[in-house]
Amino acid sequence: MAERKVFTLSQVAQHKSNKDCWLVINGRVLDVTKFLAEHPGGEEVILEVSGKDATKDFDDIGHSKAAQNMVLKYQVGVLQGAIVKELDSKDAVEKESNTKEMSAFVIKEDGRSKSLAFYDFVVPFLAAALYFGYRCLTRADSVAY
Ligand code: HEM
Repeated sequence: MAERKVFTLSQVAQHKSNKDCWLVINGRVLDVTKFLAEHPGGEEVILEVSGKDATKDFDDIGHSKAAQNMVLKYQVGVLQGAIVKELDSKDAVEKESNTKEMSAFVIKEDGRSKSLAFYDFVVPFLAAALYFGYRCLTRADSVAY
C-alpha cells in the first residue's frame, strides 16, 4: 500500500536539491533522491523539476508503463487536494521484472548493432563465395590439364 501522508506544494518545494529531491507526479509526492543516479534520462532533468509538480514533464516524455508504475516505489505521500488514481503495486513489480527479462531480447537499432549485423552476415557470405569461387577455378584447372 502506497504512502498516503498529505503534503502541500510548499512543503514539497523545500526538497529540491540532489541530496533531498522530491517532486509530484499525478498527485503522488515522490522522494526520488535515491533514484537520481539511476534515472535513465539523467539526474539533471529531474533536478530541474524538483520541488514542483512534474506531471506534465513526466507525461510529455512518454514514459513507458514500467516507468509509470515505478513511481509507487518512491511515493512518500499525496498532494493536498489531489485525486490519486490507484496503481497496482503487484502489477508494478511484475511489469518491472518483465522489462528486465525482455531487455535481454531487445535488438537496439543503433550504429553498433548495424555494423555487427554486417560482420555477422556479409563477411561469412563473402568468405563462402570466395571459397566456392576458388574451388570452381581449381576444378576447372584440373579438368583442363
Ligand atoms: C519518479 C519519476 C520518474 C521515473 C520513475 C522515471 C523513469 C524513467 C525510465 C524507466 C526511463 C527509461 C525509458 C522508459 O522506460 O520510459 C526514463 C527516461 C527518461 N525520463 Fe524519466 N522518470 C521519472 C521522472 C522524470 C521526469 C520528471 C522527467 C522530466 C522532467 C523525466 C525525463 C526523462 C527523459 C528525458 C528520459 C529519456 C527518454 C529517452 O531517452 O527517450 N523523467 N525515465
